[in-house]
Amino acid sequence: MYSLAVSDHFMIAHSFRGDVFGPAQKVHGATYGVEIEFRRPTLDEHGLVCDIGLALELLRDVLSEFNYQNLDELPVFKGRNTTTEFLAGEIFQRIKVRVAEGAVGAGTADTLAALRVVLRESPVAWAAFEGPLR
Ligand SMILES: Nc1nc2c(c(=O)[nH]1)N=C([C@H](O)[C@H](O)COP(=O)(O)OP(=O)(O)OP(=O)(O)O)CN2
Repeated sequence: MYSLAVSDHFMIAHSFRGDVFGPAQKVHGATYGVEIEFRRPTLDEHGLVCDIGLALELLRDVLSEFNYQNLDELPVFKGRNTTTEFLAGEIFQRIKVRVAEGAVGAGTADTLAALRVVLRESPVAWAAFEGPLR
């Protein structure tokens, strides 16, 4: 399986509910590093998984919904703990929709097999969500 990955980062504030989170129940900030990795079994006629520029643009666009936001204040996340794992899944779902709409190329959507989204919340901790794209 071939893969192509791009990365970016975003900054947010949020708080968690539940004693398990200790001091993180208070509002705190985080800067997440994000990697998205597209997978497909064969390359296209240009030798690509998908165009890097389009993938970077897509990732930046998806992250702009969260960047510099207090996630506690976003209606879409009302009542949710926006953990690193949860956010990896949310980013996966948004990218999956945009890929199906042609964001990384009209003919590419049907050929990409899977996507892995990795969110790094610190140098020693990260989470991921991975799933099929078709
Ligand atoms: N599985 C997860 N665990 C935790 C997450 C998460 O997103 N997924 N997030 C946090 C906090 O937001 C923060 O990143 C770390 O807070 P901290 O209080 O330092 O948590 P630690 O578990 O690293 O340390 P403690 O000694 O337990 O306070 C926390 N956990």
